[in-house]
Amino acid sequence: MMPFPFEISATEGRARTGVLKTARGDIRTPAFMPVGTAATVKAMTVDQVKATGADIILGNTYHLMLRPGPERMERLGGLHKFMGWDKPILTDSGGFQVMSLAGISKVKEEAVTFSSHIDGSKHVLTPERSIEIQADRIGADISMQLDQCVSWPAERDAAQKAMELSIRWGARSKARFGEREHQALFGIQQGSTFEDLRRQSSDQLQEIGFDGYAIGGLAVGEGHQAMCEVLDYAPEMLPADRPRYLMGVGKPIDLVEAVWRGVDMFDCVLPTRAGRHGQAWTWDGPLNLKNARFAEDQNPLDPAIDGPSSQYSKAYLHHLIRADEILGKVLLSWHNIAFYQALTAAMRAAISEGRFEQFRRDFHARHTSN
Ligand SMILES: O=c1[nH]cnc2cc3nc(NCCN4CCOCC4)[nH]c3cc12
Repeated sequence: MMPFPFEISATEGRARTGVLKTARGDIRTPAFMPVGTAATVKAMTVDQVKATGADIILGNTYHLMLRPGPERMERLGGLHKFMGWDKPILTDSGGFQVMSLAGISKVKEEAVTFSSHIDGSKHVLTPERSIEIQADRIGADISMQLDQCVSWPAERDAAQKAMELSIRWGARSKARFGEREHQALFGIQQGSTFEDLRRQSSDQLQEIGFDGYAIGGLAVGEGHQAMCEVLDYAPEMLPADRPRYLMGVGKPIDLVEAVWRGVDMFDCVLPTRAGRHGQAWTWDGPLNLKNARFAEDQNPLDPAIDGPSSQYSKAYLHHLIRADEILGKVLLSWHNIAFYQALTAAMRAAISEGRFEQFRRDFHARHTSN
C-alpha cells in the first residue's frame, strides 16, 4: 500500500524542501505544526490558524483521551469535525505526556498505566489502544507509535532499554494500525545521545516499515548544542525518501539548525505558550513585551509578519500583557504562529533557490544579535 507520497522538490546539502501529500491536503516541508492540545490551538480560532499558512496541526492524545474521551470523540464525528479543522492532523501517542503530566504512572512491557491529572481516574495505554484512539476514534491523518522517551542525561543502560522497548512497541503499533490508504503511521527513533543506539533504533524501525520517522528523545533538557550534536548524525540514519519529524522542537534557531541537518517537520508549544506570557518572536529575535521599554513604543511588532498584531503598537501589546487581557494572549499567539509559518516558508524558498546557507548565516546574524 503506497503511503502518503512525499515529493522532495529541492535539496541543498542535507536540507530538503518538498510536499507530503495526504488525503486531507498537502503539507509543505519544512513544516511547523501548531500544537492543538485539547482540540484547540490555544487562544486561536481555526480560521486564524489557517490564515497563518499552517498546513497541519498536532493533537495530544493524552489530553483528548481524558477529555472529551475517545468514544465520545468518535460519536461526535472525530476531531476534524469536532473542532472544524478540515486539513491534516497529526496526533502524538500520549506516552510522552503521561510521563510529564499524569499522576502516578507505571511503564511495563504490556502497557503504561497512569492516573489522570484532571480527576485521578485510572487509565491504561497500550500500543494497540493508542493506535485505536489516534486512528479510529480521533481520526488522525498521521498517528505516532507509542514509545518511551528517557529524560536527559540518560545512563546508557536506561537509554538502551527504552529504545528496545520502543522498537517492540513500534512493531505492536504497526500490527494494530495495519495497512491503510488514507492514514499514515510514523515510527520514533530513540537512543538518547548514543549514536550506536540511534543507529540500532533506525535500522529496526525500517525493518518494521513506517510512513514517516520521528526523532524522539530530544528537547528534553539537553540544550541546543547537544541537540545539534545528535542531529549531526540522527536524521540521516532515517530513510531519505520519507518525512523526518523532530518532536517537541523548538525555538526558531532550533528549527533553522535542524532543517540544515535534514529535518522536515516540527511541533512545539513555545510560540503559543510563550506568546500567552508576552514573548514575541520577530526576525530580529525574541522580545518580552512585559518589559517596560515597550510602554510607549508606537511601532508595530514586526511589519514583515502578516496578521493583526502588525496593526497594533508594541505599547498596546505591552499594556494588554501587563493587564493580563485575553486579547494580548490572542494577538501574541497569532503573531508567533504566523512568525513560525513565515520562517518555514522562507526556509522552503531558500532551499528551492539554493541559498539556504546564506539564509542560515543571515538568520544567525540578525536573529541572535540582540
Ligand atoms: O521522544 C519523544 N517521543 C514522543 N513524544 C515526544 C515529545 C517531545 N516533546 C519534547 N520536548 C518538548 C519541549 N517543550 C519545549 C517548550 O516548552 C515545553 C516543552 N521532546 C519530546 C520527545 C518525544
